[in-house]
Amino acid sequence: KVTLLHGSHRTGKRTDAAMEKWRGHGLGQFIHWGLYAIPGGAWNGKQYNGAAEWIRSWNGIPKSTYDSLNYSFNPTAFDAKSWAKTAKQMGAKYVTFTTKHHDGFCLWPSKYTKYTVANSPYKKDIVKAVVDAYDQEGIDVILYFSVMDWNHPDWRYDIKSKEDSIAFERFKKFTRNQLIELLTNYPTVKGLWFDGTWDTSWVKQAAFADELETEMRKLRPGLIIGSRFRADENGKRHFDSNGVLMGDYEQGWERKIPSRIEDVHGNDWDCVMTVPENQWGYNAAWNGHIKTGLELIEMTARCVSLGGNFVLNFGPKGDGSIRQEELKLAAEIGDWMKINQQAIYNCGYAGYDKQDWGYFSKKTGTDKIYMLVFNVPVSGALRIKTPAKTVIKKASLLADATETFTPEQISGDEYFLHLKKGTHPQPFVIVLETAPGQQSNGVKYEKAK
Ligand SMILES: COc1ccc([C@@H]2N[C@@H](C)[C@@H](O)[C@H]2O)cc1
Repeated sequence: KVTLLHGSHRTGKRTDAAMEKWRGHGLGQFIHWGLYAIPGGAWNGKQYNGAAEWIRSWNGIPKSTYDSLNYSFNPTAFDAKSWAKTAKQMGAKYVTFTTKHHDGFCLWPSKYTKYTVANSPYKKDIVKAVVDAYDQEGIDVILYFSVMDWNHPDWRYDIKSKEDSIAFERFKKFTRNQLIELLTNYPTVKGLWFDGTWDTSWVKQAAFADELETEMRKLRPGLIIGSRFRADENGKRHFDSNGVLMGDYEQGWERKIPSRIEDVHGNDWDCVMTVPENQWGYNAAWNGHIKTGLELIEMTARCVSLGGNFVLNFGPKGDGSIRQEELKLAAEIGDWMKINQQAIYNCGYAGYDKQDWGYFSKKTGTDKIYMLVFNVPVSGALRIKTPAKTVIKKASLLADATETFTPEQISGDEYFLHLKKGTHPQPFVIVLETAPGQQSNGVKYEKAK
C-alpha cells in the first residue's frame, strides 16, 4: 500500500440512497448530439472512416470550417419531450446527455465561452430542455462533459513550457467554472459522466481535479461521478496506485461487457454501447454490423446479471430528429421490457453459476431469482446450480405465473427445470422463489461473502 493524497477516498460500493437508485436502473440511454451531427460522418461527399463525433480531427476537414458550424446549427426538428418519450417507451431509467463533446461546442448558454448554442441560429438552452423533459418523464439525467476541449485556445495536450502552464491554469479555471455552472443551472441532475481526461495535461492535475471533485460533491450531495474524471498523483486512472476504484463506479466498459463477475472487482459499473460498431454521434452511413434488438436485450441482461447498468447510445440527426433505426430498436427493447422489466430493475448479481441457457439476476434485498433465458437447449432442460443448500420454493414464468415448473433435483444443489415442447420466439424469464437453506441443526446457510 502506498500513501496517496489524491487517490480514491472510499473503498467498496457507496451505500447511500442516490447510489442505490443508480445501481438499480439496469437500463439507460446515452445521447450524443452536437455540431458533428450536421456533417453526419461525411464532408464534401467524402466518408470519414472514424467515429462521426471525431470528424473534426480528420485531416480532410479545415478546423476553422468545422468550428464555424455553430452558425449553421438550427435543429428545427429538435423536441426534447419526444426524445424523453422514446426513452420512457424503451424502459430507460436514466439518460446521459452530451453537454460539451471534445469539439468544445456547448449545448447550454455557458457564460464562460462564446462557443455555445446561444451563438447559433437556434439560440435556446438545449441542456435545459433535455433536463426538464426527462425529469417530467421521471427519467434521471446524468450530464456528459468532455474535459478535452479542441476549441478553447488554452487547451493543451501536455504542459511543456511556461506558456503552456499559464494557458492551462486558465483552462483549469474555465473547466471548473463550467462544471459549477452546469451543477448550478441544472440542480436536478444526478451525476456527471466525464470523458476526454486521458491526456497528460489533465493527468498531471491530480490535486486540482481531486479538489474540484470534492467541491462538486459538496455543492451537490449524492452526485454520482465515475472513475474517468481524475488520476491519482502517480497518474493512475480508473484505479489508484493501490488498485482502489476512483469515483463511484467503473467507467471502463465502453463498447464492451465484462464476461464474468471477477472482472468487476466488486465495484459498481456501467457499460456504454453503440448500435453500430463505433459511432456515437450521428453518422448517415451506418456501415458494418448494426446490433439488433435481441442482441441489445441480451446485452442488457448480461450487464444486470453482473451487477452493472447497460446504457444504449442514440445519435440524433443535425435537425434534432432521432433516426428510424434507433426508434425501432427503442420500441423492440421497450416491448420486451414491458413484460420482463422485473428481472432488470433493482436487480443484481445472483451468485449462481452461469449456465449456457442465459443469465441469472436477483432482486436486490430479496431471495427472488430471475432466469433470463436466451438459448433454449435441445433437451428443453434448464440446469440450475444454486448456492449452498438454497431451497427453491416455486418456479414460474414471469409473464404468466400460472405456468409453473417442478424442479427435478439432479444432485445436492443442482436441478433441471423442464420446459414444455414448443418454440420461444422471444427471450423469456422464469422466477424462482427461494429460501436460504437450513443446516441439519436448523441454522441458516449464509452465502460465503
Ligand atoms: C481515444 O479513443 C476514444 C474513444 C472514444 C471516445 C469517446 N468516448 C465515447 C463515450 C464517445 O464520446 C467517444 O467519442 C474518446 C476517445
